[in-house]
Amino acid sequence: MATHHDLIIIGTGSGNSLLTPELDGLDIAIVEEGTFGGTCLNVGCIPTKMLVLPADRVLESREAERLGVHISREVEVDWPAIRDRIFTDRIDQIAAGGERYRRSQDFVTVYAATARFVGERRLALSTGEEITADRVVVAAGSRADLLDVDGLDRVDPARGVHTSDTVMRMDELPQRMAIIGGGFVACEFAHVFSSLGVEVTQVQRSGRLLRAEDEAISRRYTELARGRHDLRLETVVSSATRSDTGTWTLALKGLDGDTDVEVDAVLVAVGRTPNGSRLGVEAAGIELDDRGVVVVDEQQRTTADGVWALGDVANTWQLKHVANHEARVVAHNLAVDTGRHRDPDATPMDADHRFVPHAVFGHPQIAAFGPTRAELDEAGTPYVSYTQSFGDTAYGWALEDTTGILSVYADPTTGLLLSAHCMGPQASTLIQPLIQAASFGQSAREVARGQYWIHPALAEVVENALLGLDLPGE
Ligand SMILES: Cc1cc2nc3c(=O)[nH]c(=O)nc-3n(C[C@H](O)[C@H](O)[C@H](O)COP(=O)(O)OP(=O)(O)OC[C@H]3O[C@@H](n4cnc5c(N)ncnc54)[C@H](O)[C@@H]3O)c2cc1C
Ligand SMILES: NC(=O)c1ccc[n+]([C@@H]2O[C@H](COP(=O)([O-])OP(=O)(O)OC[C@H]3O[C@@H](n4cnc5c(N)ncnc54)[C@H](O)[C@@H]3O)[C@@H](O)[C@H]2O)c1
Repeated sequence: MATHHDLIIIGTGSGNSLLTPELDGLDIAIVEEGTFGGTCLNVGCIPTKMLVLPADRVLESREAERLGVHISREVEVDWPAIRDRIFTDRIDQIAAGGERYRRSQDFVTVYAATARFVGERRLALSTGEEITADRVVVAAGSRADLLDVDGLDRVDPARGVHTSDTVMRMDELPQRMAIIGGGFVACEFAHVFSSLGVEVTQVQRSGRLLRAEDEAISRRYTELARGRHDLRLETVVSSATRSDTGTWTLALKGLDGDTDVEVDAVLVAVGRTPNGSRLGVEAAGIELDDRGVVVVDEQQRTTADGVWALGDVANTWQLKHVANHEARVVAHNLAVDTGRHRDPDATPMDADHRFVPHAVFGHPQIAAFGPTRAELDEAGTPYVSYTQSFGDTAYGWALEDTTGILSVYADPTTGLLLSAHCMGPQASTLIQPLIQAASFGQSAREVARGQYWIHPALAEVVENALLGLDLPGE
């Protein structure tokens, strides 16, 4: 006999935030196979950024020399203290508290189990139970990919083989680490571990790091990374062998021909696969696209009646702020669908994916939204652009910055922003007024001249970039 609920939510990452006060009192089941709170809290955004901060501090202590500050003592890194501040003192408590709270709500049933669809809105759990519901939300996220190379095809922390799920909890820092990949995860961890004193070799299949960024930024970042650690471009791992003493020898094939690299740990960071296919969604009439992403409409409805999906399982951005936005859309639409919305006239809402930004918390930071120059060219979109160097602004002088840039792209007729691409200190914060301008349809001129810009703050980079655009009436 299956247990019936009003609503089943699969996944406690962004899925956990669906339980708005309007849904209080429905009989809700929430199924989680891993740690309560999902990727962002436990193994993603939050712990990585808490790790980036001490890494930045180490680099800043070196960069202080240029400002006339000489630090006479060697900078020491206390890895257990860094790790425990993040996990023992904060993350693990938040995750446990979140689960305790949900379990304390009498209208919520938490199932600690792996769910799999066996029919329409019918799930078999790894505990042997079966559950059904009037409505289901699939918020099952994505998982880290491994390599199709013997030894690196499964996570094995005890043998020094990691993904982002395990690498942040290592007992001690290895002396040498290979990081495979050149995307967000690989670049952030290459910054973290090289700053903390690990000898990093980064192996990237293509010719640049962060290839999806505006080309000027991807090239600059690649050059900066090359100056900081061993970087092998257009290179892949062809085999991996582990000695009795625990050293890994990776055979590399690439630009430098066939080479070997010896390391004590390997971090595989070559992308993430959405979890839809693991859920057996076809049994429930839920379609996947050719990349395995759950197909949803603008209201986050899947192809099956009464089933919504959100987050990494249902989009290709794989970003927490996108999952959060989609969760707000689904929560609203569930409230409307169940007749519980506080406004009786409320209608279902659409997700807004017009200007999805992202940031890479490397050193320097990168942040962007909208098409790159190459994408605008390829689409034949008319644009004007301007690139402002951080070093040509007052605060850039204070920072002695030599590498930061902000490129803005705007419609030549209306002056509305099409995209912005930034690399430099605080890029993730600096870009926000541009995201706001694009989202609210404010023109570059309006934003630049319609408000004060604090002098001599770093935000003058944004003001100057906007003023640099060659727009009519300027
Ligand atoms: C190292 C790293 C750093 C990141 N940094 C950033 C960042 O700085 N900024 C940013 O925007 N994004 C970042 N991300 C991406 C971000 O973490 C994800 O986009 C976001 O967490 C996805 O949320 P979600 O709710 O879709 O999935 P998740 O949070 O992954 O939640 C899905 C949950 O479903 C559970 N689950 C899966 N299958 C089943 C099943 N069959 N049965 C039961 N439960 C199941 C999982 O255990 C998981 O808890 C990072 C990701 C990683 C890996
Ligand atoms: N700051 C952030 O917002 C943040 C941080 C981390 C992760 N994330 C999210 O997590 C997702 C996954 O990140 P990711 O970095 O794992 O994936 P990714 O898709 O961004 O990058 C994968 C990288 O691995 C390389 N690669 C693939 N196969 C390879 C191989 N066999 N050998 C060498 N290199 C290989 C690719 O060229 C690419 O550079 C991202 O899409 C991102 O949205 C976001």
